Amino acid sequence: MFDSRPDRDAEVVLVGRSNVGKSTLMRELTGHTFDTGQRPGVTREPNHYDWAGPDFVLTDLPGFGFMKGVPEDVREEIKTDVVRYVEANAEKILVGILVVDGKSVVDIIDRHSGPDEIPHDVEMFHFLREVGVEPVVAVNKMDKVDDGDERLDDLCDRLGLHPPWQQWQETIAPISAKRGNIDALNEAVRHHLHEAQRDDLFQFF
Ligand SMILES: Nc1nc2c(ncn2[C@@H]2O[C@H](COP(=O)(O)OP(=O)(O)OP(=O)(O)O)[C@@H](O)[C@H]2O)c(=O)[nH]1
Repeated sequence: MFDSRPDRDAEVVLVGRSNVGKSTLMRELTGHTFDTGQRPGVTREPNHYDWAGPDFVLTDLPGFGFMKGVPEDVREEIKTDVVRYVEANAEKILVGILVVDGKSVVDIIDRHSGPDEIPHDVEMFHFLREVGVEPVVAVNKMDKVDDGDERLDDLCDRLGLHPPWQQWQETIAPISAKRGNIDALNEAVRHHLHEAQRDDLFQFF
């Protein structure tokens, strides 16, 4: 199980399969340099960063799913730790950014859909909702995708969101972290943070 988190009121977490570009995205969001690319699965503990002010924490959780050279049981442990962390802190986590690889996500989902199997990304998306954390899907590596709209519509369909994707812009954010093109994600996250603040106010007024 992970160590304790910094004591902050609000948190945004990043989750995603290994190698989808989480570290690259963290670098874009925070300006810090992270260990990217070389060794999949290097992040085993949550990394916490202040974001948009001292009362805000952005947490990078370990990548889960297939990692070359990492045994199945270890991969399962990592995923369980991620799920437990989110569950334990769900009350303070306002947004869960699920990072996926836009080029491969639909194929991977389709390959792992079956009577006894739920693909990691689909499972994570629904899990976040179940524990009351707003999911925002950061569809990364869009620079590698030619038929963007079609791909995003397919992804919506797999997540149970009625296409066209354009009506889900608070949930589906196409980005290219490597190119520094993450406006759609910032917009979506900001939207949910404003909503959450409004909810807080409703408690008092
Ligand atoms: N084309 C393209 N490649 C990207 C983009 N973002 C990340 N990558 C590449 O994808 C690979 C994985 O990126 P990382 O940021 O290390 O991925 P990660 O999800 O942190 O990986 P783990 O450490 O395994 O969890 C690297 O080769 C990146 O350069 C993007 O927007 N477009």
